[in-house]
Amino acid sequence: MPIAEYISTLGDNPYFGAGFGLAGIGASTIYLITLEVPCRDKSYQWVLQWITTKGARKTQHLSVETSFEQFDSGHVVTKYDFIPSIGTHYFRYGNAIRNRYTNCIRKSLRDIFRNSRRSSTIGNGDHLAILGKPISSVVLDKGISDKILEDVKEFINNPTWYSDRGIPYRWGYLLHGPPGYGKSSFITALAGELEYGICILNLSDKGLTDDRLNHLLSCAPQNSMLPYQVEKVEKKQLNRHKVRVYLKTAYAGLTQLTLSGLLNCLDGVASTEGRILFMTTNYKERLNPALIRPGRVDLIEYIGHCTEHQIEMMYRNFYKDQTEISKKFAAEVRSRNKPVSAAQLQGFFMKHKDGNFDALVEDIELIWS
Ligand SMILES: Nc1ncnc2c1ncn2[C@@H]1O[C@H](COP(=O)(O)OP(=O)(O)OP(=O)(O)O)[C@@H](O)[C@H]1O
Repeated sequence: MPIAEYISTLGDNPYFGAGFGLAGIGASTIYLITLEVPCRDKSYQWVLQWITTKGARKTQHLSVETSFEQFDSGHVVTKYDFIPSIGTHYFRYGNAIRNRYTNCIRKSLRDIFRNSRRSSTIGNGDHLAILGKPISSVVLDKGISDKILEDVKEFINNPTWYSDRGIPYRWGYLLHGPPGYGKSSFITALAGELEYGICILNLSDKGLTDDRLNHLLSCAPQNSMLPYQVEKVEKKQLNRHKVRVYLKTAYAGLTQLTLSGLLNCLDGVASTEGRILFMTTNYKERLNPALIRPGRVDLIEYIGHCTEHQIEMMYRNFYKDQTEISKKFAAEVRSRNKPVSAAQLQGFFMKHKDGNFDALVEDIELIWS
């Protein structure tokens, strides 16, 4: 069949009716795969957005899509995006579209889906698809970040180890230490690194009961991260489901949630298999031992005051290509003999965006003000 005929058959694909089609075409020998992305499929919006930004910029058939973006300040901006309109659109993807072999074309299609998901920021109901913060942007003391990342990956990649031994496939972490040292930021970045999404629940909701929490957790979307806050204790639960859920509660009276109800949700009968739980707290000593007993918490890590190494790395994250100066700055800070948090450093650097070293040293006391 001549190539023109192959291509013309694509025209029969409904582009937006129940989805749209993606096709890979071989060069000398013709291999053609059409892939329908139904509009109910989770990747539909990602791929559409990806095609819009990457593939179909030059198309002359456009539709408008209006959206509203709300910033933390409450300010709302209306955005008008132009997406490919109903019809057939062709686009190139790298060089792979010229590949001869169908498995290469399949790989290209898979790449398209991965890339579109990574670049998408589209929320779906109460879960967001992606997190932008790279794990390297959260500077913990040497080795901590890698240690936790390796540990989580080891857990994720070995489900059979648990099932073979009849052990519940769950894992828990406790990050503790003073406020503003990156416990929450690290968990967020870790979710991004593992390509987990975010889903937010508010445990401060006064109407939240043990039963309701149980129900909400059992309905948590696939591959999600579920963090908790319990009064002075914050617990972050990273579920194997790929969406992250923020849960905040004060079990001591503010809600109808009880400690025993919470414990049941964590590892009771209804508890999800394959769950990774992250708890964070500023006061480990105040935690009920039942909350952090082995089986609920398997790795405890202290995230403490910034070391010289962290100060240097924070400096380099803010002011690029300043390796030597970052060391000097770290020495200046340490010479004050005062504990410093990453949040304090961040606030200080934000007031000195130009990175003038002399000004930084002159104002250094402002870090603690
Ligand atoms: N280690 C770090 N590296 C980079 N930025 C950090 C780090 N720690 C904190 N920050 C910055 O400081 C802010 C507060 O950090 P974060 O909320 O993660 O701290 P926390 O330890 O979870 O605090 P809390 O115990 O109060 O919840 C964030 O905006 C983050 O950007």
